[in-house]
Amino acid sequence: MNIEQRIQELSQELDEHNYKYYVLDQPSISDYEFDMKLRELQELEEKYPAFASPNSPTQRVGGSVTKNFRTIEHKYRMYSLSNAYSFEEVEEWIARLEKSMGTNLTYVCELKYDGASISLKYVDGNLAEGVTRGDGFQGDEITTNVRTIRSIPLKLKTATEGELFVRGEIILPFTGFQQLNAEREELGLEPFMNPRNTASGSLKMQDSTEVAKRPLEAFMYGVLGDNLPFDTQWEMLEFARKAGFKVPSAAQLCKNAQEIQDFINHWDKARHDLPYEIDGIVIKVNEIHQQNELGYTAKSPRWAVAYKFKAEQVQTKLNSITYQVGRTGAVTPVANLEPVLLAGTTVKRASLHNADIIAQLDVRIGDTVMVEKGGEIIPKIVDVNLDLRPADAEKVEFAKTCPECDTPLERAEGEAAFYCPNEDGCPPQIKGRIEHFVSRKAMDMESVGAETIALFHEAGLLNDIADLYDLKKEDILPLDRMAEKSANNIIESIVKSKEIPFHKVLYGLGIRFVGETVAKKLVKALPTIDALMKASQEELEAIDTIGVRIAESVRKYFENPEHIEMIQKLKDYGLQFEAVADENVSDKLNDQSFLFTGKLTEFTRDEAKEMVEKNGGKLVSSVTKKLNYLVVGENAGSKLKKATELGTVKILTEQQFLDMLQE
Ligand SMILES: NC(=O)c1ccc[n+]([C@@H]2O[C@H](COP(=O)([O-])OP(=O)(O)OC[C@H]3O[C@@H](n4cnc5c(N)ncnc54)[C@H](O)[C@@H]3O)[C@@H](O)[C@H]2O)c1
Ligand SMILES: [Zn+2]
Repeated sequence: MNIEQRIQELSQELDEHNYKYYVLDQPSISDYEFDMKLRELQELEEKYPAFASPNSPTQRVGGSVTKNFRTIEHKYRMYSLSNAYSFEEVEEWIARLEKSMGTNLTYVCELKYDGASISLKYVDGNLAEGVTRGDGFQGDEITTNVRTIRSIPLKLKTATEGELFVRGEIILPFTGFQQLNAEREELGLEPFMNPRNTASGSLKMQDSTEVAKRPLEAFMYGVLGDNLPFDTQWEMLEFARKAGFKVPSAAQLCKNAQEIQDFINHWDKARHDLPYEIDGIVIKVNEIHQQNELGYTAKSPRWAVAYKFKAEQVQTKLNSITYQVGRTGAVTPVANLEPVLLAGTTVKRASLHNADIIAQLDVRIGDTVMVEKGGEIIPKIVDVNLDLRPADAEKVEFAKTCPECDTPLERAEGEAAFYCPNEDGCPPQIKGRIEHFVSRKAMDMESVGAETIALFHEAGLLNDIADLYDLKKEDILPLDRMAEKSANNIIESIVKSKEIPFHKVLYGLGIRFVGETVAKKLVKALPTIDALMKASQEELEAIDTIGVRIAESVRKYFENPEHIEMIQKLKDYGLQFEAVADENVSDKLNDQSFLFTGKLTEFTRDEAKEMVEKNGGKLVSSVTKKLNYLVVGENAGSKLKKATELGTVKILTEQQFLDMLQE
């Protein structure tokens, strides 16, 4: 292949990967591989400028606008960053700068948050627009989605006049990522790849109530506008903090290469203790007039560079594969590894996801495998070192029978996972279903935990959820570790659960694909269990957002006579199987918390309470970090002050609250 062809080939390949990464949020190669290809292209173009095209991926920011949102032109262009993969490259960058600017430069080192870039426009201190980076010249207008992110102030805390643009990164912390994936797995959906792609995908959802459920965070690092009251990057960060933005305190002012190197080395280790992912360190020239003097290349500022951390990979031996059975019967293969140190922790197990992945990797027992820790919590096997494959390496035959109950496994067409079909006899499935039933979002039986369930199950007292309501104090008291007080608490929380509304009971049944939201939608359309049991496939599919797959799953559940029998028992025990008249008029406020303060003029307190509850929100009585919205009437006092100080609470006028219900 000649040089020109190689340049074309690389450009095409990179364009394709940019599309998958930025538009679909589903990259198919690692960032490192991507960066290496980009670098190869860059080097070829430098050597053979005649073949370099102005449209090359080296010359442009990789994203683009989509058709789903209004396109907004950026007043100030949004750039990418040039990368350094070793400290030597950082030193070369410093040397180049010092050559043109002199040696007394100062730098700001910041964490490079791994999420999606955002530009926020404030007009006279009020949030007016949130726009994605897009292709750097124009982006998608996603203001309604941005408004759901609590760390983005709707109103700045410092008085500003005219337009102000604040730049930053929207990220999804690890806990939120795990929680979302746990929910997805319960619903039988493919888990998300990593926090970055999930954050970016979340911002581009059409339904902002869905976005509101994702615990996104915003970290800001740049402020642009006319006549701004600061001269350095360092002061800019402080300005953003005072204005009410989250600006992580890790940033540091550095005077020389040594201090920069210390900062990098520190965070290369300390990053593993952060609750969110960073993929590098950004080093910026501190003085803004010097930044302006240095200017930009086609793609990135000359005054900043991103030092990228090395992908965390290690080699180790695959000793065996075991299989875990979940609540839905899905069987997940887990790789047992020769223990190895990776990213500061000892790794003994890695995820292998499903049979297809095992086949794709052609991984064999005894192989030396590459294990990587990306954004995921559990490391994964990404490659096999064929050079080290022993002659007797054993091909992996995916389990044919359930490791817990020996039933032959089944796989539905088009699905990645194998299932154990022995729903009623397979212990992890039985226990898992009961755990789900008692969980907070379902029957909320605080005193009944996983250990208790296992204990009762082993004692033969608990084989399905209906058995819970038949538990007697005298049956459980003789069991190990069961004190009078805990037995009382257990019985009490079981009795209390009879008040839990129908949609939560329905969610608690654990019908496949019926999550919280689906359960609410079903109950809204079919407010009694009898109506739901009688509903045909067509009737179910006619309900808003209920598709073929969910409808089929609901039908199948109610076709099972054992389920009908169990529901009859639950009915007899007095559980709620009918929606209370006009309960949950909508779920617009979807579990967000509200507090009203000051003298209300548009509605009374009782009306306010009713509006919140009917729309799926909840009322709280004090201003804490858990509060989402404070609605202020006239002469609001200490609560407003406290909420403003916290900076995480959104402040609404009565009218804005009403508008929210209208939206
Ligand atoms: N795997 C793939 O297929 C694929 C495809 C395309 C891009 N990528 C990856 O995406 C990245 C390239 O994307 P990019 O152009 O957005 O570059 P980048 O993510 O490497 O750097 C630029 C971005 O960093 C962000 N950033 C985070 N913290 C910052 C801070 N403190 N100060 C300033 N900016 C900060 C900004 O939003 C900015 O837009 C590379 O890592 C590349 O590997 C991967
Ligand atoms: Zn089983």
